[in-house]
Amino acid sequence: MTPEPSTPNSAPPGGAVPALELAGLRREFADKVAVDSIDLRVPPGSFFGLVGPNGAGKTTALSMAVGLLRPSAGRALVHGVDVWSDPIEAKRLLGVLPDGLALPERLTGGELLTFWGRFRRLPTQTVADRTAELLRILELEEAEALGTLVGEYSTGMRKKIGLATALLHSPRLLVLDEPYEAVDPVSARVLTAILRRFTDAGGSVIISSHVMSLVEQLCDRVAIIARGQVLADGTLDEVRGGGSLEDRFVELVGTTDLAEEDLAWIGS
Ligand SMILES: Nc1ncnc2c1ncn2[C@@H]1O[C@H](COP(=O)(O)OP(=O)(O)OP(=O)(O)O)[C@@H](O)[C@H]1O
Repeated sequence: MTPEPSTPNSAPPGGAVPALELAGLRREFADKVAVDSIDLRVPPGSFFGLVGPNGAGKTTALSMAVGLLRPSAGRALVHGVDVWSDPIEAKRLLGVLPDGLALPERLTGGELLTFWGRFRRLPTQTVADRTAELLRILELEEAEALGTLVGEYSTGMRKKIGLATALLHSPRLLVLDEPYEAVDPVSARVLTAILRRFTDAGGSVIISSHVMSLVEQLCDRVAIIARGQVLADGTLDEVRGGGSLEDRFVELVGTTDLAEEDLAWIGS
């Protein structure tokens, strides 16, 4: 059954229109329920962390939230704009770093950003200026000078150019699936500085991550999801409730302990 849709532009108690609102969002793959009618609200200006074990439904939920995967039921609203009924306006507001981003392999990073900026209908000079700045800040300038193609980029470099494409049109909400994965510590600091500047300027950021310490360091709001359901959602302090986020995560999600006889053949 399709859940009752929430009212677009409905304001949370005492707050503005959410940067992202998921209402009864659900997705099945054959018999498998990957995301089980979840409701989430991300207030504007938040740095929001979505955490959960492997296969919890994070990528599926975020893909539906940004218009990359059609939900079986429910709605996703970006600043009150329905991602599925008004995709053009929603995508203007959104910058996305999807999981397993497919990039044009035969372009350099600079060519990719130029192409992307034109596709986004940004003025030519704006594209040129922002491209040069993003390549410099993300330390991709040298690769660009060498004519390195995106197909030759390392995994971390691909993340960085993906982030640059997400930022180029100056969106209001960034949705980043595992942005720190495979990124070296120096680049991670740059990435954090960029994201903090983005939220300081009033933007909202949603990241998914498995690294609890990173989420604790960065995020002011967190949701823990497992088996397609939201198990906890709120401010970082509300969710971790006096302990660490990792403790709370393990408490809610559970652990698989290794019995004495498990994997007895290892090292034999
Ligand atoms: N295209 C698909 N076809 C079939 N099943 C899928 C598909 N995409 C995801 N699933 C299933 O949906 C569930 C949720 O997957 P999802 O990728 O959203 O999890 P995740 O939380 O992002 O996991 P991870 O942390 O490992 O990246 C998993 O059981 C997965 O096997």
